[in-house]
Amino acid sequence: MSKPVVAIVGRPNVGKSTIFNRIVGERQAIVEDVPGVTRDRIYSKAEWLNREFYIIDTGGIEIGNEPLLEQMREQAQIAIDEADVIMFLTNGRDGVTGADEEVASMLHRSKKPIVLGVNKIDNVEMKDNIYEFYALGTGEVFGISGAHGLGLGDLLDEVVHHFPDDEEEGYEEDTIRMAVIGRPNVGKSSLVNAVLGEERVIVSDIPGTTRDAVDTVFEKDGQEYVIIDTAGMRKKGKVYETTEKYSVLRALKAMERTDVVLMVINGEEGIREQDKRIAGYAHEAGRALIIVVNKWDVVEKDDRTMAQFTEKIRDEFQFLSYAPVLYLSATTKHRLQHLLPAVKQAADNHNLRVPTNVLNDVVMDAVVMNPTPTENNRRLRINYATQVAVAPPAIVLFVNDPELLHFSYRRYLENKLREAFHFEGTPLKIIPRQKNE
Ligand SMILES: Nc1nc2c(ncn2[C@@H]2O[C@H](COP(=O)(O)OP(=O)(O)OP(=O)(O)O)[C@@H](O)[C@H]2O)c(=O)[nH]1
Ligand SMILES: Nc1nc2c(ncn2[C@@H]2O[C@H](COP(=O)(O)OP(=O)(O)OP(=O)(O)O)[C@@H](O)[C@H]2O)c(=O)[nH]1
Repeated sequence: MSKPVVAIVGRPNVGKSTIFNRIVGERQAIVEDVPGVTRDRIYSKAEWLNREFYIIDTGGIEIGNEPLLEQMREQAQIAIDEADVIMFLTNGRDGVTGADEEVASMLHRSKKPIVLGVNKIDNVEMKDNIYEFYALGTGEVFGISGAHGLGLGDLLDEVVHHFPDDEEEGYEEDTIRMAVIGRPNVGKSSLVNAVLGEERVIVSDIPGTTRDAVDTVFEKDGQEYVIIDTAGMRKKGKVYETTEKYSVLRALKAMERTDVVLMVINGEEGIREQDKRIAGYAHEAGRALIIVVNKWDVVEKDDRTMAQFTEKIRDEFQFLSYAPVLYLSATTKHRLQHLLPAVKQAADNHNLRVPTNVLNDVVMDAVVMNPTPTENNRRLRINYATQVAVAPPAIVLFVNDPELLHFSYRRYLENKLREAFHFEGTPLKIIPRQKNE
């Protein structure tokens, strides 16, 4: 199920990033700190009234060296193309400006729901400043203060009110959904075409799926798959299309709806900064993941090249140590036959449920081999382990004090679990919980 997208737009300096940070602030603080994950401050998950959504600060999307007004237009256009709800911000101290009117008229043409926040209404005396903004024709106007955190609740209530109803996806329960992501030109479309060229395509364009995704359903060895081409979702010819930050949203939305993410790297060019950013998001999405090194046909290689490349990948993407790496060529189709079996395996592992008694045996053996850590003379005690979820598998450890489970011991336990069970390709969550005596 895809999460709704909220885009913040408005002219420079009205307080977009302040509001963005307020909305994601608390959440950001509780996100587990994974070493090596690069964070991009303009996109985030957020939550209000138990509804999760994505929020984008379009002000953070730099578009070449264009003049400010043109940048603003492009940012508004991104909001129009991508968002389910647009949060339009203005500055209550400046009154309505020509630039506000310009943005408003663009937004109106889109017919997307718009929620107008008049920012910098820091105290009750300033309340009256909001009325002139009714002239922008967006309906109710919300006076807010990003600096003081005032009025945001009402604004967000209204935003959530406009969210589309959850859409059902028209796929069978056991259909494996995969998304192909990666930076421009790595060969995503070529890979999708190569896979589809070999297999029987059942239908394309399933009704009821998210409007801007290109989904194709096909069958292989009795298994039904859906492949989502994020490159195919590109709207050609738009300036912002070339900006890196923009393409991230496409990947985020696609990953939300999949079981297995195929992260494509260009073997000819090697690993770039943008690959790492995309990988960070892929990890956070909690999906099964396969790293596909494409264009292997044009790489000059000897018998060590592949091992060296893999070493580089392991080094650069330490947090993706669970992801298998496949080398192939979408053009020559060399090694392509390994892809779907790997996808199937990763999907199975993503949904793996291990029996509680076996799980506890493995954990207790691990503790015997490498005793739990101590801190201030207190030792971590693990009483019991149980798997509470699949996709990805999540294991709760009932312990005397969750604080005592340090990163290195957690990693040790994860390695032991991975040795014992088939978790290749899937992230694994280990959640310490205080045991109620
Ligand atoms: N008084 C007051 N100042 C605010 C408020 N919100 C933001 N500001 C200030 O307004 C300035 C601009 O805030 P930003 O959040 O950077 O604005 P922005 O819209 O993201 O700006 P760009 O990045 O240029 O697009 C900063 O100096 C903020 O401290 C508010 O509610 N009240
Ligand atoms: N030699 C070689 N070239 C490839 C391979 N896969 C793709 N290419 C070429 O790489 C270029 C980019 O391929 P695309 O499939 O369009 O890449 P993409 O990732 O979908 O690109 P965007 O649409 O920009 O995101 C094309 O010229 C392809 O022919 C491969 O395995 N080997």
